[in-house]
Amino acid sequence: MALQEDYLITAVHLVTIYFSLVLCRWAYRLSPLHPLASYPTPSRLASISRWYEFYRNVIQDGKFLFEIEKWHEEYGPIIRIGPNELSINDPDFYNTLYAANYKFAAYPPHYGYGGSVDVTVTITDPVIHKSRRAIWNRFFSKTQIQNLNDIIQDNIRKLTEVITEYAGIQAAGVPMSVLFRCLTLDTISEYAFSESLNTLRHGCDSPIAEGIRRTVAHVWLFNFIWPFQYLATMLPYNVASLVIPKSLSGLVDLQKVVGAQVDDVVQTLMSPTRQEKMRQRGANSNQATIFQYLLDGTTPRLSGKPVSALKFTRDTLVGEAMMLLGAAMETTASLLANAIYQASIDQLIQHRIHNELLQAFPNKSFNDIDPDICERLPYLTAFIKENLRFTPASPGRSPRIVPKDGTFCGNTYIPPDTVVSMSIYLMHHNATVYTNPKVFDPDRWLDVAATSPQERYFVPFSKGSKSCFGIYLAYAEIYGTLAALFRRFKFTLHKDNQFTEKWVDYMILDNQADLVVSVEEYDH
Ligand code: HEM
Repeated sequence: MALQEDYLITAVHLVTIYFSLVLCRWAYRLSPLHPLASYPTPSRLASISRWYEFYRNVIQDGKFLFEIEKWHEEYGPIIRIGPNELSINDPDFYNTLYAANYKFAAYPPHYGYGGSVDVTVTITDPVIHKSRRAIWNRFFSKTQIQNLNDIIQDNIRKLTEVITEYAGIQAAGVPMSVLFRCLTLDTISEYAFSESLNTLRHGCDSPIAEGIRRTVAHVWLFNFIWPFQYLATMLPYNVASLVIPKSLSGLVDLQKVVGAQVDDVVQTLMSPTRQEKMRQRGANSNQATIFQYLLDGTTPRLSGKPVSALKFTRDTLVGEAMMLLGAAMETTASLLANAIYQASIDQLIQHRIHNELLQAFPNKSFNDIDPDICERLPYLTAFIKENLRFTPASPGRSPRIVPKDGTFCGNTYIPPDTVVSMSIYLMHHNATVYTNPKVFDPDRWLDVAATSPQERYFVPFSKGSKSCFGIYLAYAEIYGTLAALFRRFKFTLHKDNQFTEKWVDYMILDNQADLVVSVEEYDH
């Protein structure tokens, strides 16, 4: 009995000490002694603890970014938004913060999402990140993406066929968000795995797409409650699915289906017949798809030991595959859905795009749509840029750490080790750069000088060492898809549509509802 009392007293002491330390830390963060004490502080709660961000992003579902926007309007371009974090809304500082030399290191807690596995997007160590990025840069260069044109066009053709089938069913709404996810998933899977998941042909029923969607919905929770990530990614599937609540099991399920896909690809690509074919083809990595390159010339050992020529373990391969499929599917699909939505609610805009395409491609035949010509069409280009400005697929904060010498934003000194973030959404909605930023207006991009502020501060794919390497693939898919669709179909919102202009920040932009449209096919 006495022993139990001793334990109880010790436990009470430990809890008291813990909470006293927490209170001391909070008091220090609010005191004039803190290095960020002199910066405008819109919320004392946010300055005390990152749990305020948790409340806004997890409990209130991706809303922190919009609150930061309001704070900037009231308190100016440099504000304190966390215990050790400043948010900056000064476009001139963007190139300094997101430079190509890793001077400002990425802030690990923000990029930790994805679990314990070393996956490019989660890597914050400059040396390791640089070597991993070299692989992706090689596969996603402009030339490589041009070589991919047949695959991209083939999938867009399948998309138009599926839409035509829907259009033939009277009064049926076309689930555009779902179809765009299939389109982007089919393209990236074919490039990554040498074989498309072919979801457009299989009624869009894809556990991988489903797993990605469910993972994205809980991205902030996984970001904050790191043990969930570890459990989801480290434990065997059977154990993880018992431990993690069903509603949060998207990441666990995604890991399982992508893992099975990767195993399958490894087995197929490593089969002697396949290897022989590759040898005959010269096994030139310029022609190879991504996993062919990763696995080239090795014998697979699927037991946690390296399975690839680059000494990747199976976990790393699965992690990278999840990253690639997720980043390529959600971003471009969301951009395309928002573009079709904007054209559906403004028929004048849609009419102008269609007419421009009609002149460029008088023949409705799909084969005549030349990607190079599309990229030179002024109004289509303006429309695409306005979509990337208005609803940037990756809108939120990308936090970096100030190096040991500190830095200046204009005349304001920022001390070393401060976490500093800027956001693409705030860049693109800055009223000093874009007139009426809350109005969707493609015309703002016509006849504008390349050196103008609105061009210089247009950063939908970010800048610097951790910027998007999928930029050329994204542009090829966006131009190709929108040209093919607006040349052929007229879109209006369907009566069942719930998709609106409103969105939340799940690290990627999420409209919360799927776009459903009615479609009419032009006769010629
Ligand atoms: C409209 C389409 C897209 C937009 C607007 C977009 C935007 C971005 C942005 C802004 C970042 C930087 C995020 C940060 O620093 O926190 C990023 C990173 C990334 N993007 Fe994209 N992206 C798009 C499409 C794609 C595609 C098609 C791929 C697939 C190849 C892709 C793969 C990635 C990856 C893997 C990263 C992380 C890079 C790293 O950490 O080194 N993205 N993207």
